[in-house]
Amino acid sequence: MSSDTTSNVHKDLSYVSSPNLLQKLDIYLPPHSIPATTETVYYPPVVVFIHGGAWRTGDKNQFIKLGQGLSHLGNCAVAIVNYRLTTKDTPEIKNPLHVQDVASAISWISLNAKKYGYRDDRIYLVGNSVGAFISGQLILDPEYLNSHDPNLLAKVRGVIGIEGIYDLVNLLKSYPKYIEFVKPAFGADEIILKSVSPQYININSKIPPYLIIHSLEDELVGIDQSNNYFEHIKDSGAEIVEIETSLKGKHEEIVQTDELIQRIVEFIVIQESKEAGWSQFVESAMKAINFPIF
Ligand SMILES: N[C@@H](CC(=O)c1ccccc1NC=O)C(=O)O
Repeated sequence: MSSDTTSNVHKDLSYVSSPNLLQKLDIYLPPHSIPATTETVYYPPVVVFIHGGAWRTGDKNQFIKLGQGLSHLGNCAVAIVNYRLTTKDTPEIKNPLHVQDVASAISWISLNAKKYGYRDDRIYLVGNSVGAFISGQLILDPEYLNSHDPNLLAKVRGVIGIEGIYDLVNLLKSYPKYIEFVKPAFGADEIILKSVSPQYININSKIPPYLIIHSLEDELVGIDQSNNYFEHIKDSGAEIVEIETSLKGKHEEIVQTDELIQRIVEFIVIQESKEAGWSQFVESAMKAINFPIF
């Protein structure tokens, strides 16, 4: 990977008008800046990264390496998002505020595309752990994004879930002790836990290309979460859905690996080359990851 760390980073951008400390995001731009006069069709896509941490921990600053690595290798923009958390000091922050914050962030990211030089209509969501839960909520329950703009959901061109939680009922059956973070964020009513879990959300709208990544070495979240969700997405009519279980690492390790960055870029490049036609972005990103045609 490039050792050039002079990424063009914009930190702590507020994505709502009266922001809480956590309603902020960082944007990493690719090393080669794009002239402002360039037609927006040649701008790169933007990856939105949603961290995990059981709805009570986690921060965008843990993913500086990912932001730099992904923007360099993929030659794309990367937005790493914070959202309000359920903590001892903030017990009033509960579902759906986490996912609503991320929806606000995505709306802001799309609206500010021109200013930073990425496409407003080619958005990829990457969610880690409960960030994968949040990205599932956003995709399967169109209300979150529709409340900002009815055209926003269609601008999401792909989704990647990494070491995801998708089913709170099954999670608590496997790990009863996780009630310690599920209850503060969602309550303990099984009917509610089911209704909010992506595993049980049924929709008719089109599901974007979906990649589900789960390491066999994950010691905190079992692979049945990803296997069952994969089946659910397929049954819901998704045309492109893949599951990847060959990446190695424990729950919190995999997201810090170069192999993960490589796999994310591979997925995005494939979608971009199909849907956007040939572009500078696709060509340079393909070269960077030694895509087979070169
Ligand atoms: N570090 C977290 C634990 C955590 O993130 C976690 C623990 C078990 C299963 C999933 C987890 N994170 C998912 O976002 C905490 O102690 O709050």
